[in-house]
Amino acid sequence: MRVAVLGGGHGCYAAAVEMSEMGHEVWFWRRDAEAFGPVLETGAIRVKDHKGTREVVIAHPTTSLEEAISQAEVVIIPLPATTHENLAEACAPYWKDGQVVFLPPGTLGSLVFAQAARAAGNRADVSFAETGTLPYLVRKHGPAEIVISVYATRLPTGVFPARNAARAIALLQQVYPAVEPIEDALSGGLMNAGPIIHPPLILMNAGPLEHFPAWDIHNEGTQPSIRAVTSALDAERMALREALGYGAPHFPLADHYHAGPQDGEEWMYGYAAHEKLTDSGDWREKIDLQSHRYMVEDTRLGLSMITSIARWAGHEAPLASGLLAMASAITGRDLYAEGRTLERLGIAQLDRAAMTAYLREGI
Ligand SMILES: NC(=O)C1=CN([C@@H]2O[C@H](COP(=O)(O)OP(=O)(O)OC[C@H]3O[C@@H](n4cnc5c(N)ncnc54)[C@H](OP(=O)(O)O)[C@@H]3O)[C@@H](O)[C@H]2O)C=CC1
Ligand SMILES: CC(C)(CO)C(=O)C(=O)O
Repeated sequence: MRVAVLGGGHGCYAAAVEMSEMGHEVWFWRRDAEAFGPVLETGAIRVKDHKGTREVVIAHPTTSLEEAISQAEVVIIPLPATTHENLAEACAPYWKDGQVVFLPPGTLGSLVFAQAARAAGNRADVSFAETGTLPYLVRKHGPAEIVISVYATRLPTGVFPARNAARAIALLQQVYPAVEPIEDALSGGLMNAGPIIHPPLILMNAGPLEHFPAWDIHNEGTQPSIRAVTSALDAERMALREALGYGAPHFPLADHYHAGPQDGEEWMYGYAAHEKLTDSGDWREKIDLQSHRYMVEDTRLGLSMITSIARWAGHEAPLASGLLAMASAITGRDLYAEGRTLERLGIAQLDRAAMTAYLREGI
């Protein structure tokens, strides 16, 4: 299949590698041409994973966004949600009928991309799909070198508009067999694990993060009282999903910590993912609480999304809104006002029936 991967992050390099190794013809676009230099020059990325270390050839690294999008049947955008508004505007003129765009993970980015296309006057019938996490645990180890610690085994995915779901999911399963269909994009947004795992980890580890030169929030930073808050926040997310009529499995974050089938269900990254992550040492880092994506993406956009959906549904989400208030105090910003809210998406006035129709039929 002809696949485009957009972006220059850890996950984008991993997607370009995996898609190429699966035999797809890949157009790989990155904004920063200088940083992209080594891949543009050699046409290859070095990858290390459970199968060993190797060079993977990428068919078409390109600095032309138009070229990448116009060639592709499926476009994968594995970028932080902080990039969505800007990138959605840049992509808007280029979408074509029938294309499927995959946002792993989403934070309701599917609505942002669809709205930007309409605002630019593009009426193409494009499907925007979003899932609960990145299909990889991955970090760059050089300008054209990545280490993939884990590949996702389950990717619950909702499509906007949901009327296109059957075709979109069938195409996506050709690139990611782990994709599992769920109801719609709002259900997809409420699968995102980032806003559940990261805000308690960074806010409750704020002292050591600011004091020590490096700190692993997943190792020494994951202690019983922090896990208790994460589980309570996740319970809010799952109760909200239930209140909105979305079915199980809700992919409880607690399952992420399962070492094997003896512990219970398999989560999105399969069993023992937490151990593989901490063993890799790649998550021992300096996290700046003002600028890191755990704050500006998962907390600002992710927790504001959950808080806003809860308000809209007349539901309580005290931990989501409380953690967001703490984060606003730390950053000195109003993170709800800056957030990915239904108000800012222009759909907070819809009642339940109108929201269902919007999610199904699109704009
Ligand atoms: N990495 C991981 O293991 C995991 C990540 N996730 C999630 O997956 C997503 C991707 O994470 P990750 O790969 O780590 O992200 P990165 O932090 O590595 O992505 C940063 C990249 O975003 C690009 N970017 C920034 N702004 C724009 C823009 N306006 N237009 C185009 N590109 C832009 C930059 O590209 P450039 O340098 O070219 O400007 C930069 O390289 C996030 O949502 C994250 O929360 C979830 C689980 C695990
Ligand atoms: C690995 C994981 C799940 C936890 O931090 C992640 O989301 C990330 O690194 O962004």
